Amino acid sequence: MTTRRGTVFRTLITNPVSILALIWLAIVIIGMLIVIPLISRYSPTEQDLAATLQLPSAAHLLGTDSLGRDILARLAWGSRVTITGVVIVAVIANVIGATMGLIAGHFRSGLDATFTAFADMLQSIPALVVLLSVAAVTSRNVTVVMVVLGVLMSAGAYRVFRASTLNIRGELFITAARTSGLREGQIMVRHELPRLLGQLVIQSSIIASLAIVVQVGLGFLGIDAAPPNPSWGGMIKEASTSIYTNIWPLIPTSAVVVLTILAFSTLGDVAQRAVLGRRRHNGLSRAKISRSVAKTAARASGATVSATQVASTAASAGAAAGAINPMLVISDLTVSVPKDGSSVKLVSNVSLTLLPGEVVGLVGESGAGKSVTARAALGILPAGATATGSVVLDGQEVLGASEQTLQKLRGSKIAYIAQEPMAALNPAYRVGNQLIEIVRTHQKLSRKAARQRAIQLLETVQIKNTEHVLKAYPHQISGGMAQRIVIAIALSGDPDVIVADEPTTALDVSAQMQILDLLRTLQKERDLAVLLVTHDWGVVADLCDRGIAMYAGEIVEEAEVAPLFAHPRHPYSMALRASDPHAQKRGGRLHSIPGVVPPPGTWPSGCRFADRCGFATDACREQAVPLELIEDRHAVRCIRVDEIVVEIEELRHESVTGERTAVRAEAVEHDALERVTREQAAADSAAVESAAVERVTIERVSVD
Ligand SMILES: Nc1ncnc2c1ncn2[C@@H]1O[C@H](COP(=O)(O)OP(=O)(O)OP(=O)(O)O)[C@@H](O)[C@H]1O
Repeated sequence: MTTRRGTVFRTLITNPVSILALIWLAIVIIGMLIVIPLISRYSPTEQDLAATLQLPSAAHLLGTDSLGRDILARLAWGSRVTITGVVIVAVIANVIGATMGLIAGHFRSGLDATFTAFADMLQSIPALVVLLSVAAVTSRNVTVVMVVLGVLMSAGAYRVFRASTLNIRGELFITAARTSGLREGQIMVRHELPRLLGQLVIQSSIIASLAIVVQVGLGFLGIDAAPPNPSWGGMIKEASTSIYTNIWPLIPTSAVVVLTILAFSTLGDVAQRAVLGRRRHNGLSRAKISRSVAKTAARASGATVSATQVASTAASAGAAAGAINPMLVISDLTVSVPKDGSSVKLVSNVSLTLLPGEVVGLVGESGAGKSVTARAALGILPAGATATGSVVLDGQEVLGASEQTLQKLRGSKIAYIAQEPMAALNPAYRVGNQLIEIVRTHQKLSRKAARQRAIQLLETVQIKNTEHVLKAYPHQISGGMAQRIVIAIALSGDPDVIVADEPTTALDVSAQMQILDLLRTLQKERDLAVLLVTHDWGVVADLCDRGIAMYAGEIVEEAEVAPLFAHPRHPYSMALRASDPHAQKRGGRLHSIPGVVPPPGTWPSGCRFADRCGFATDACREQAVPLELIEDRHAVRCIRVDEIVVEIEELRHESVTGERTAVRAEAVEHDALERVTREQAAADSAAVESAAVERVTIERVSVD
């Protein structure tokens, strides 16, 4: 796949139909506009009344009109009016449309509503009436008429550019650029605008073809070049007056107009198909990613605490850590999105603390709310979402902070490692350019010094062939290499906190091991605090100090890794551990948790896990269950937490007793079998003995 910005242009110069269109436009622009006026023997206004309405000949290649003027010369000079008009309309419509569309699509909010209302207003104006009025007021000034047409057409362009920007804005590499600390302006100009170039080609082509239609129409009405100066519209009008006596002058003139309109619309069509094809491909890979995520995330999760419980958990954490100030404190975080006129919670009352140098793993099945929680730490909420509670990063409130504050924090205080490294890199730029740009955002360095720093960062993430990697485009490197680069970008601002959202999920097994090794090394070397989203208990055991299990938007258990692994206390954590493939005995059956996580908006009012829990009773379903500390730094959201331990013990006892009985029965059976065998052997040997005695007796009798 290629998603580089050259895709549309490459398609235009390789597709046979668009090649023909380009050749025709080259004939019009170079031949008619430049060459013919230079070499033509005729002036466009020169009349020869002795040679009117002539068919093509060596003297007049396209014949003559009713006043004996050379049609080719008039078409060539007339193209100036048309092409100039087309350029004016296309430039004005695209500049206004693209600028407003980019700003509205990027920032949305009030600007979006204002610009959209402006576009609605422009589109509701009857264009022809306005153009005729402007022509009348300006004494048929074609340039002014074309400027007005450009402004009117900018409304359509605005809608297209706005929609494209909204699309691009949702891509992961934009989130990655933002979390690396790039300013909004930089993101718009460097990452979003280049992705609009394909649309620019499409819009220019559509606008050009429409502009020619309008202009020829105006020329037909006499609103363009003043006679006897030629214009394509004016020529069609003149030719149509002699249509019954001689149709020829209309043929080359309309052919040129039709072919030029056709050429522009063909270019737009081919470019559109190139863009759609690319989008379909991107859509497919995104769908593939979601599928792989859904498949692999069918296990783990984390915990929500009420404000008081957080306080106690954090207090004990603080005490354990010698009253160290936490790097990140999320308190009572609730994130909601609007749906059907009401608000739906995606996560509710989540509280967690991350100390300097601490690694905390968020585990849970897909849809548990891990990513929403983790991204809130960077001040990133799903589109249209609102949040309550607080997210304090190194003493600074993140929720509701200005974009400027967030930019300062992102990259230099907190950085993000995305799940899908390929999507986190802009496919249109070389790796080196992306890394250098972010280095220069964080440090005021010359390009040369920034390049040196980029090389150092690549070496930090254990990339050897740095020069080669700097020159590569994202599609030219492997997934593991891309993830190393994403980690290098994350480290470029020297952050204290890293949020890593399933950093190994999209990688193959050997790359996963390498990236985990790298993360472990970097975390230790730099004493990074890491909030790690994962579905893999192996990763939690390997990297984390504490684990938090999440289910249906809330924390259900939080503990240090050793007790969480050895003795998970919430039935959900137990079920997750039991369904962890690493925990299976060789040849043993892989357990799975029946049912699915209830989606946001359908959470039960009592325990959210009750419907899937083998230990649930009616009491569990009665009211919301609080997250409570059951031991120092071990919190569980289950009202039956102690009873469950007893129940499990009894079950285990029953199973052990059952096993012992079975073993005893087996031994008795074995003894009985042995006895039978021994008796049988004795009987056999007695029979053999008596047969021998009998034989000897018979022999003696025979001898006697
Ligand atoms: N913008 C949004 N609008 C509506 N629902 C959303 C939005 N973003 C996320 N959700 C929903 O919020 C819930 C939590 O999503 P989140 O991405 O945090 O889950 P997760 O635990 O990280 O799972 P996964 O491993 O699949 O990413 C999911 O049910 C998801 O569908």
